[in-house]
Amino acid sequence: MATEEHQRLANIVKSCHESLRQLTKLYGAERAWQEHTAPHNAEKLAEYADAMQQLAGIWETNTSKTELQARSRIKWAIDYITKYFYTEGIYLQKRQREQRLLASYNELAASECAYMAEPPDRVRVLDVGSCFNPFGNTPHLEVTAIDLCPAPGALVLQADFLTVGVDASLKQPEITDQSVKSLPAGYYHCVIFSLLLEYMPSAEQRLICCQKAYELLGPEGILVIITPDSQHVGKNASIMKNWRFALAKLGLLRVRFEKLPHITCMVFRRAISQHLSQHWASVHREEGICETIRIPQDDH
Ligand SMILES: C[S@@+](CC[C@H](N)C(=O)[O-])C[C@H]1O[C@@H](n2cnc3c(N)ncnc32)[C@H](O)[C@@H]1O
Repeated sequence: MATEEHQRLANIVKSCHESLRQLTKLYGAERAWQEHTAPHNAEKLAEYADAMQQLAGIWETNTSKTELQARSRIKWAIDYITKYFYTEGIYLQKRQREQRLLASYNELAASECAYMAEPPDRVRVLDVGSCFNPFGNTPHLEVTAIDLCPAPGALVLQADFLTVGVDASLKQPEITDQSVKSLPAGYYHCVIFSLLLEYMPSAEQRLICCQKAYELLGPEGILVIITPDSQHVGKNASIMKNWRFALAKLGLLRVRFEKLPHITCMVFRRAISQHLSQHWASVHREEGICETIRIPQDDH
């Protein structure tokens, strides 16, 4: 693939992010988001989705080192999910660790705990901001893929995760004309945010997404977050501490953190007890720590 074409596609993606950032500066995040997702911007979003899909095609076929790194986020997530539920039974190790922690906090002795009964035959995955459904062909994953604007021809349903309903009475997603109205609470074993959070212009919107992920996960389910980061590991350490703290307050404990050359990959698990995870947060509260999902771009 000619690097010129690659550059053109990358520019389409960048300019979409840039225009949302400019709108946010002008109108604030809420109104900017309304403008961004309004019908008059549909063509731009479709162009973005097409570019992302074509870039993914390049990543699949190109064996140069940088392209492999870009592709590696999908592989990283699939590998961890497989180890967590099946090959290494990580969920059991984490459960035992939480049980020990719980026993060490006298004040939490009466907390109710919820456990996953057995590892599922197929892991129910919600891929938010899926675009071209990169996880769709994995045999042991049963994927619900959603996006603001699905890529052409991809098996992806339309939904804005910020406004989609979460309903405890549902047994499966409620779908009308390829668009998701509501998702079933507690239904998923895994929610994936791969390059999703930084798309949204405000820390509050990102926190809403994390809260929804918590509600959608069943006991001991996992939230996989992949975020772009080309800096060395220490550069964004305080931001990452805030994420960890904010998610623990919601009921999600971090179980994996790995910095790769251009991304940071993290996994948070729905703790056996929300009290435990919130207690962990209060014990680890330190000066300056905030319950926020900020990103470096928020400061520019
Ligand atoms: C950078 S792309 C990532 C695509 C894919 N997950 C990957 O890792 O290659 C971000 C995607 O998130 C989608 N997105 C952003 N905010 C969203 C929201 N609130 N609800 C649903 N999709 C959203 C965008 O439309 C875009 O397709």
